[in-house]
Amino acid sequence: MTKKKLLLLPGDGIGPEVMAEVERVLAWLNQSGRAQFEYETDLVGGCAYDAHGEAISDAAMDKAHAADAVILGAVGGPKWANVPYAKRPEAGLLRLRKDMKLFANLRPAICYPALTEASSLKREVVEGLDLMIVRELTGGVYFGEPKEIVTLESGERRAVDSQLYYEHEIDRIARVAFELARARGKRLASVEKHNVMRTGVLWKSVVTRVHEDYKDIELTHVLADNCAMQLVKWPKQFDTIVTDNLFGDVLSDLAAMSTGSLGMLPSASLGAKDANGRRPALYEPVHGSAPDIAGKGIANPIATIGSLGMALRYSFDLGKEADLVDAAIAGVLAKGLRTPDIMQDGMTKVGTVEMGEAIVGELKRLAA
Ligand SMILES: NC(=O)c1ccc[n+]([C@@H]2O[C@H](COP(=O)([O-])OP(=O)(O)OC[C@H]3O[C@@H](n4cnc5c(N)ncnc54)[C@H](O)[C@@H]3O)[C@@H](O)[C@H]2O)c1
Ligand SMILES: CC(C)[C@H](C(=O)O)[C@@H](O)C(=O)O
Ligand SMILES: [Mg+2]
Repeated sequence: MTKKKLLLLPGDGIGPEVMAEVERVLAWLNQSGRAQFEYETDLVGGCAYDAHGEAISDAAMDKAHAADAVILGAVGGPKWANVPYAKRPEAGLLRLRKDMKLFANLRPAICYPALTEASSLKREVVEGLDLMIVRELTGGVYFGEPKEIVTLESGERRAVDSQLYYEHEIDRIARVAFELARARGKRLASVEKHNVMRTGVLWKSVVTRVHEDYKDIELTHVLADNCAMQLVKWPKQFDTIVTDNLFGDVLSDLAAMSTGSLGMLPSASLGAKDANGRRPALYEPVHGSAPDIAGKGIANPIATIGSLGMALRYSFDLGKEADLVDAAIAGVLAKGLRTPDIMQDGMTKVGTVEMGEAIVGELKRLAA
């Protein structure tokens, strides 16, 4: 079996804590003979800034390009609040996304049966939820120029961020979303604000045109503010959502609460396949470095372990093993194990390491 090459970038805050549990799962995959992964680790975010004065070094970027997939923990934290803007921890993550051309960000929000009472929403609202948010990741206001703060002659400062989309950027993310919807519930909601934004007008018109190639999929257009409301009111009305970079960022955190916690949401960031069928990919939890709980050993590792599961599925064609990881997560939750973010009455409170160990224990049991 040829070894698959991973680059692990644990990052800051709870990043290294949850990444250690990914390494535990990787060790099991290797030992069980189900896959052969070799991996190296490097710095991204504030820790990279401390070491090199940059949120990611060129050497680490080279490793990311060379790897079959990158797994990232989280970046950022109050320690780096005053570093120059272009060097802040988040810039390392944005460089990875942009330089690796990871335009398609898949953020599934699944409410596991054991967690139907863990959400701040009512059981009937979240029970059985299986939603896929497809977020455009390399365009929009995150990267549009100009992007600056200028001091005017009057002495007043003016800030500008530019929301900018090319037709081809909308076309390619729409195709990813239609393909995903086709393999799921065949319903796609396209989310923008064409009522106030020109990018929304273009978005709606391009998605409508791409729909001509996907007539078997039911397409609806939903304004982003209404979508936020509908996601709280009745999230199960959605199957697949496609939206821009900023709306996707906000709506995915919002959808996370239907699953019980932000600590439950994995993600895959994918580029286009090259001539050899090789597709650049980065996998990371949707959550951040959680400075409020960092160092306490209580972070939920499920989002990051779930991100490894997505890597098995989308980068390595190991669908069976990905299903095993999902089943192991469902299994430990069914047994009542809970990190504090998803704790409920009568359940067993565990820390990050215990949760990782329990998931590996469940993997062993399921695979036996
Ligand atoms: N992909 C990333 O690396 C990423 C994503 C989001 C935010 N950030 C960065 O993280 C830093 C903190 O941001 P924030 O506090 O707004 O968002 P956050 O996602 O780090 O935390 C939000 C809340 O969710 C909780 N939470 C998050 N992940 C959890 C987990 N695995 N288990 C249990 N609880 C969890 C936190 O304790 C906190 O209360 C900022 O610097 C931000 O830029 C990074
Ligand atoms: C850390 C930050 C740059 C990032 C984003 O805004 O995309 C994060 O919030 C996310 O959701 O991955
Ligand atoms: Mg976010």
